[in-house]
Amino acid sequence: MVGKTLEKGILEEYVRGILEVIGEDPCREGLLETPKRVAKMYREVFAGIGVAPETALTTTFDAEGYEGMIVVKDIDYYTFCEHHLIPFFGKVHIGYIPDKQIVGLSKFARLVELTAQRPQVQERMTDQIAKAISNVLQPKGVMVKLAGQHLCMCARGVKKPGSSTVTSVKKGAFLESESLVREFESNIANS
Ligand SMILES: Nc1nc2c(ncn2[C@@H]2O[C@H](COP(=O)(O)OP(=O)(O)OP(=O)(O)O)[C@@H](O)[C@H]2O)c(=O)[nH]1
Ligand SMILES: [Zn+2]
Repeated sequence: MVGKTLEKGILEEYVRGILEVIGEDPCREGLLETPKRVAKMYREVFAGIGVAPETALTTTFDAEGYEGMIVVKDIDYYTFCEHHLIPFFGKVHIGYIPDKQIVGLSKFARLVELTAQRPQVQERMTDQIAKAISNVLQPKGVMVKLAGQHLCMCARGVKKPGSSTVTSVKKGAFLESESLVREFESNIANS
C-alpha cells in the first residue's frame, strides 16, 4: 500500500520537485502546504493498491432458492487513469444471478471503491469487478458495465469533453443468453 512503501516525506519532496520543474515557486504562500496535501490525497485515492478486490465482498448470505437477477446500478466511481494520473469517473452497473450465495448489497459499492483506489484503465476495472464477484459468489452469471468520462480525453490532448466510454464484461449465463443481457440492459435503463 502507498503509505507502507513510501517513507514519510518522500512523496512531499516529489510534489515539491514537480512544482519547481513546472516553473512554480513551492515556497510561495498558496503552495506551501500543497505537497503535504497532495501526499495525503495520494494515500487516500491509492489506498487500494495491493489489496485484492475480493476482500470487499464480505458478508455473504444463503440465496434461499432465489433464482432471479439482482441488479445494483448507478454506483458512482472516481478513479485515476494510469496513463496520465488524472481522473476518469462515471457509473458502474452490476447484475448477477446467484447460485447458492448472495452478498450484502453495499458490498458492491465497496468493491467499486476498492477497485477505483489504484491507477486504472476502464477495461481492467470492469474485469476486476466481474472477476471478484465471480470468484467469491460463484454465481450462475454476472454482468458488469461501466460508463466513464476520461479527463485525459476531455481536458487535455484530443479535448473531446462530450465523449464517454462504455465497457462491459459478461460471465456464465450472460454469455449464453441474449434475453438475460436484455433484462440487465432494461433494468439499468429504467429507474
Ligand atoms: N483503453 C484505454 N485507454 C485509455 C484509458 N484511459 C486513457 N486511455 C488512453 O491511453 C492512451 C495513451 O496514449 P499515448 O499516445 O501513450 O499518450 P498521449 O500522447 O498522452 O495520448 P493522447 O491522449 O492521444 O494525447 C490515450 O489514447 C488515452 O485515451 C482507458 O481506461 N482505457
Ligand atoms: Zn488518461
